[in-house]
Amino acid sequence: MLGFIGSGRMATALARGCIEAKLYQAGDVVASDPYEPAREQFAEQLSGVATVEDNAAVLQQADVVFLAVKPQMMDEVLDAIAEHVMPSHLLISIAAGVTLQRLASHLPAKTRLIRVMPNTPCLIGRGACGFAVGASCNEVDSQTVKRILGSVGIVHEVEEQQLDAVTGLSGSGPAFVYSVIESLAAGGVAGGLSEKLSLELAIQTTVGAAEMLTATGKSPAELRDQVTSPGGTTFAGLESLKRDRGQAALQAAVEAATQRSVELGKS
Ligand SMILES: NC(=O)C1=CN([C@@H]2O[C@H](COP(=O)(O)OP(=O)(O)OC[C@H]3O[C@@H](n4cnc5c(N)ncnc54)[C@H](O)[C@@H]3O)[C@@H](O)[C@H]2O)C=CC1
Ligand SMILES: O=C(O)[C@@H]1CCC=N1
Repeated sequence: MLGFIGSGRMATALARGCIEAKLYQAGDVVASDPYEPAREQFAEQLSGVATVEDNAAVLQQADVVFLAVKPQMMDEVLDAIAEHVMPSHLLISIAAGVTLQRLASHLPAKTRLIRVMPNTPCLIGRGACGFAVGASCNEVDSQTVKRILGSVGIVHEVEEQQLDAVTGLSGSGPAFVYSVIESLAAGGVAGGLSEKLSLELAIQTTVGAAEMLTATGKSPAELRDQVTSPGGTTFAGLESLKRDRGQAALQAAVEAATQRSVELGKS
């Protein structure tokens, strides 16, 4: 069975992705959460899954268990479940910044631990995930996590230190992309389009541009050049973006999120 400790947004996204990909049946998924509305929402969104109040009950039922609580809650949760963790368990943390070493320090020696950074598009099978395995894991554990995350998007194994950058880029990245889409749409509204039409055009433009990258294999710079006529409209827009340091601001956002992940690891 597949378990989740913490049945919030990310647990819901991962569980739904796994169920829709037919990797697990809803009846083989169990999640715990002390907060009743969170349990209700999880069960409402994923018909057929089980929810429980007690975290230990998840460990009694599931061998593969996601730790899906906020980083600030993790130590307390691990201390409370430690006595129920068995050699049969594979624990997979999705908490931003929380290192394998910190996780292990609250658990029995040799606990099989994996640290993952997923993102919310896992909900629709378009996730981008990175993971690093702990010292006590075996090859099958890596395959297990690849299979689960692979069912909800792309997945890459990385060095643990690189997970902070994965967090800043693809973990937090959807929020940055939504901000970009909001700004594109606002530009359309400023030019006289309705909010509805602007948002629709902004979404389709973003999806289309992203899919052009995967479909053609060309670089962002090459594809940008194809849009830009000398002295034309795109050129004028790009000059404005440059003046306002738009691209630098986005890069700085990824770096700030990465840095926050590093800090969370130290706290
Ligand atoms: N939201 C996102 O885009 C992403 C979040 N993450 C990570 O996923 C983790 C969860 O984040 P979200 O799902 O966004 O938060 P959330 O707040 O939606 O979910 C956390 C859940 O943990 C529950 N909880 C609190 N105390 C608990 C306890 N003692 N035992 C069991 N459950 C408890 C809460 O009631 C809540 O339902 C975080 O560590 C975050 O860093 C990772 C990648 C992306
Ligand atoms: O904002 C956060 O801390 C979480 C981790 C990555 C995305 N959301």
